[in-house]
Amino acid sequence: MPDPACDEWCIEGQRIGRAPMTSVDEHLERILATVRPTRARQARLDEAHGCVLAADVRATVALPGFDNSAMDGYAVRAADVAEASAATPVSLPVIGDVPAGPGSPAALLPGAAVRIMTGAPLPPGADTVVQLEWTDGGRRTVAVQRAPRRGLHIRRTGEDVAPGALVLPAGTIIGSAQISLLAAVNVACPPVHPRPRVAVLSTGTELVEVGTPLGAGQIVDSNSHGIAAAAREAGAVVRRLAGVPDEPDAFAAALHGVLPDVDAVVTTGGVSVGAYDVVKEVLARTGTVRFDRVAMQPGKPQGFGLVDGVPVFTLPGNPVSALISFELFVRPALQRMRGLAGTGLPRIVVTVGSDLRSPLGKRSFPRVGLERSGDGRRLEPATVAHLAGGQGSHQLTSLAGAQALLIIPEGVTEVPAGSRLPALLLPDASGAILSGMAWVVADTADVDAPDPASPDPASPAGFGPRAEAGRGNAAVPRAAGSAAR
Ligand SMILES: Nc1nc2c(c(=O)[nH]1)N[C@H]1C(S)=C(S)[C@@H](COP(=O)(O)OP(=O)(O)OC[C@H]3O[C@@H](n4cnc5c(N)ncnc54)[C@H](O)[C@@H]3O)O[C@H]1N2
Ligand code: MOO
Repeated sequence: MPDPACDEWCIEGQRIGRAPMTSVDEHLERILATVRPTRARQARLDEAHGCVLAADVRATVALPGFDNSAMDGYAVRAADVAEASAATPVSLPVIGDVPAGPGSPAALLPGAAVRIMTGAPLPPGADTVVQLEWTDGGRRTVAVQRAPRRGLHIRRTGEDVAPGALVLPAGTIIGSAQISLLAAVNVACPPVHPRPRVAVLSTGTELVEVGTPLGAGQIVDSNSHGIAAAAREAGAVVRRLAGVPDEPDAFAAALHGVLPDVDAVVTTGGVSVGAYDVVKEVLARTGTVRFDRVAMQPGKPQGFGLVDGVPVFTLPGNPVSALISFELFVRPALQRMRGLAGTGLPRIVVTVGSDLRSPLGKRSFPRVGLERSGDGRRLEPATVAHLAGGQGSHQLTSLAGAQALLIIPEGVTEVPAGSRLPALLLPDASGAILSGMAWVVADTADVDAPDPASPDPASPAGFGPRAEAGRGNAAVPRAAGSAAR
């Protein structure tokens, strides 16, 4: 019986045998073992946005920096107005006015009040702020109509952040709230891993730039645009190069021209077994680049390695294969380069909506749409996945219409409707994962008990031990009581 983990291997039409394929997990492990976080540096807050903190940030100041008022009103001593009520207001002379601003206010004298604004420093001697609405708003004297609790409406020095406290730990992704906090504690240039700079380069003599009239046999270079967008979504700074023809010198010149300025290069095309597979031809003997047939569908031909110390990902040319390869291999690598763990797209567990087939010995990633629950906003463990359209490696419409990539293990060839399988959530245009990642964390308790032939669908690293090849016609068990709709 043929080994499904091997692939037919032909050179110039001559069949020379079957070579073992590399598993998806092995290929990813090799990539993650090679890439490194970008070199940490201090970046201005606007540059730091979207980056990952490279070191803990500790406070050198207190936040708030001084006791101040949380309300527009009057600074008083609580004891002076303890008897105040609407029926018997307590009248105090107003001996000063403290707006928010530089300087230190004069002390509050016993039996008096100071008009104070939100954020203004509390005058020494005051222990309470009475909000304007509890008074008659007087300028010379003020009638306090309610007795405040002592300490009311005072924001104490250091109650948010104490000097020396950990403000944000290394590994934090810097979003708007983190930028606000860093600025508030007066950190102008936090230490970050800069966004990786990624060059995107497509190969193919048939390619023309989008917007150009097409001649016979020509196609638009869609890969470089799609991969550039995916890399931006994944947090990279992207340099999209003009497509290069299938000529070794042109490819080598384009690659070596950009290597000194980038942290990674992603190419598409030219990695299969054809006569003009220029990427393979040039890189097969360059740096540590290795070309593998990875046991996956789509995206079988893959290359990866260092050239002049720069990670180079050579993705297959078929447009869907290129983008799915990006999500499986390049996104985790970019996460690692950004200083994150490199876990890739988040996983959920879905119910398969119709019978599916999958090639034996390959992990397949059908593009699926997700049927949402009642109000259309939530994804739940019972989310049903339907094929999003044609699954050919050239059929982009189904990828554009998909919300997730189903993961069918290597050992499974038939997936009956109702099966429970893991799926990778595709990012939306903002790079976020659909709208509302909080809802979609898989309820692992809800996953079917794995059949010995089908690995654990909830295993975070994929399928735990590699699925054993050679178990023809293995099927995923149907979820009890979860009929396909
Ligand atoms: N005899 C074999 N042929 C092929 C095999 C195989 O094992 N044996 N594998 C197939 C698989 S699977 C894939 S995937 C492709 C990968 O081929 P390449 O990476 O060498 O890519 P190309 O041949 O250059 O192009 C494939 C396909 O994609 C189109 N393409 C390429 N670049 C772009 C681009 N920038 N934008 C849009 N479309 C692009 C190209 O025109 C081809 O149609 O090989 C199979 N063949
Ligand atoms: O594996 Mo290729 O990526 O199917 O088209």
